[in-house]
Amino acid sequence: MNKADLIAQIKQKSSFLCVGLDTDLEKIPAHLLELEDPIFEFNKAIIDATAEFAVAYKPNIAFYEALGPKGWASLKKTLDYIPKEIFTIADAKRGDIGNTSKLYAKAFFEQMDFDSITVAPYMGRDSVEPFLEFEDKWVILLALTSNVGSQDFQLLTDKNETPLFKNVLRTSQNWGNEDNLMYVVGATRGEKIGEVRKEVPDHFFLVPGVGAQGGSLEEVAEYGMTKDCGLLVNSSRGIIYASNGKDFAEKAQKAARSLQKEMAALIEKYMG
Ligand SMILES: O=C(O)c1cc(=O)[nH]c(=O)n1[C@@H]1O[C@H](COP(=O)(O)O)[C@@H](O)[C@H]1O
Repeated sequence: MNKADLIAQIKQKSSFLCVGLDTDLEKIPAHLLELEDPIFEFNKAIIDATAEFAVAYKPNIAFYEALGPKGWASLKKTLDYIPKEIFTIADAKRGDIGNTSKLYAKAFFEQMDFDSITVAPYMGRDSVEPFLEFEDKWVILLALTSNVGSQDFQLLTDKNETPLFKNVLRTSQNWGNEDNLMYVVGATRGEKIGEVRKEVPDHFFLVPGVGAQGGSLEEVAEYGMTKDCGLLVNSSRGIIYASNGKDFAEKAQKAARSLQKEMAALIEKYMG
């Protein structure tokens, strides 16, 4: 998917919501476990219930890989079920020497036809570039993550007092451009999101961390929104596990609708 189509969808739905499909057999409603493919059945019901409010879906690959070949089959069925106009993110956090990254790219862009993949920047330019060679496909590079451990390296400063995450942004923005490169910025990072925005004024951000991790949507918009929105805000557990009863899809819909309503107001406030 290209940037213009993504922006058009955001405007049409008044939403920048990404629903995270972190589907866990231990957390889905018990009645689904009797079905042949409980993971797919759960995802299908969540997609049916939330597609009108979501502009992106992000299956976290770990939840599927953990189940072996069956998990990969559920993932493929899920991806094929997502409506074509909705942006898809393989949250796989890959990155290796170029020769290997090329094969990761084929796995997620050719075998699976995802629109984008999350990539770790640690191994540098040649580990990221193979993912950027596919037309209308995107790299979403980790910049400033939402977890506590992001302090261990990402916030460490060099001799010029520049934190590592800024060096990642400064160096990597020339590897791609605003049409094929986004950045992961955690919603839990408050005004630091504004510092990231200063470094990369026009790139889209994938912002996980609202909902279960407690990040503020209002702050994300205040510090991160651009004239084109520039944000995809993810919530996984806060939506998909809003209930673990028979009403799980209905409650997920309610949670997605409520986030979308807040997003519509923020779009009006900052883009309108
Ligand atoms: O790349 C990610 O999506 C990601 C980066 C980050 O900094 N923090 C983060 O939580 N994530 C992912 O975003 C999702 C957050 O899930 P919830 O906390 O349940 O909304 C998980 O799939 C995480 O792996």
